[in-house]
Amino acid sequence: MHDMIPTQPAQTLLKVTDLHVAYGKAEVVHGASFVVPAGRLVVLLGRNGAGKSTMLHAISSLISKKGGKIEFDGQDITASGPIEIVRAGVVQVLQGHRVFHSLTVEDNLLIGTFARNPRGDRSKLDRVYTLFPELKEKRHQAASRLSGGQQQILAVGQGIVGDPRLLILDEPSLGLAPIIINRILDVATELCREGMAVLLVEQLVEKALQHAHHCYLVETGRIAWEGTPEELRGGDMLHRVYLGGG
Ligand SMILES: Nc1ncnc2c1ncn2[C@@H]1O[C@H](COP(=O)(O)OP(=O)(O)OP(=O)(O)O)[C@@H](O)[C@H]1O
Repeated sequence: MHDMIPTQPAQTLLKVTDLHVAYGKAEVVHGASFVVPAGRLVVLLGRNGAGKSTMLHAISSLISKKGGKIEFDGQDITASGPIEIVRAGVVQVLQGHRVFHSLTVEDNLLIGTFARNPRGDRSKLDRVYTLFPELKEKRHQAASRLSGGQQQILAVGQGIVGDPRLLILDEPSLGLAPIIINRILDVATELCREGMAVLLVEQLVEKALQHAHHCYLVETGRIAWEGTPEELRGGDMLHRVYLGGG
């Protein structure tokens, strides 16, 4: 829950301006603009196929952009490649991300540290073990022995050990019991208190609203509305999140 909203205006960490993305000739993101400040959890809401994952992939440079500008901490990263973007501090946990089943939990986490540090960095593992004690308990077990929910937590842990300044989570609850999203979003909230920014796409709207500081409603590749969770609940926009369209 966002009882710790800082009173000072937060510094903008990620700034997306007039983003256009196409698959072949089909443009699916038509000029989206949004910001993610440091220390805040920002959620993109909208029906399936609205373009949310595409926007996330464009930020991480996993797909090419047709137009627009992406700035991170004041630097123009529009033309940067995926590795440069990770090194700048933007780490994305992909939708339905699968961990390496035959490796131990600890080795899966170590892999997550290589993105920013080619030698790996074990020191980040303790932080994840503190946040997710269930991973510490099972650190020497093969990841295949974890439940589906624990594997998703491990995938998020792989993102956190990369020491991001902006952590991007694409539907972390996908296919899992709702309790898992509570664990993950509670941790995301704690990381925000420490200054990390989180950009979340999540279909469990209520869960997302309980943790978000700010929301953007995505409709057919455009930002149709933005505001706080309170404004979203208080107005007539919430049904559009569930039902889509006006
Ligand atoms: N690889 C692809 N090739 C072609 N079209 C795609 C591809 N990936 C997504 N699309 C299309 O782009 C549009 C936006 O999809 P996207 O996955 O970004 O939406 P979303 O809001 O994240 O939905 P979901 O919650 O289902 O992931 C949809 O019409 C989708 O069919």
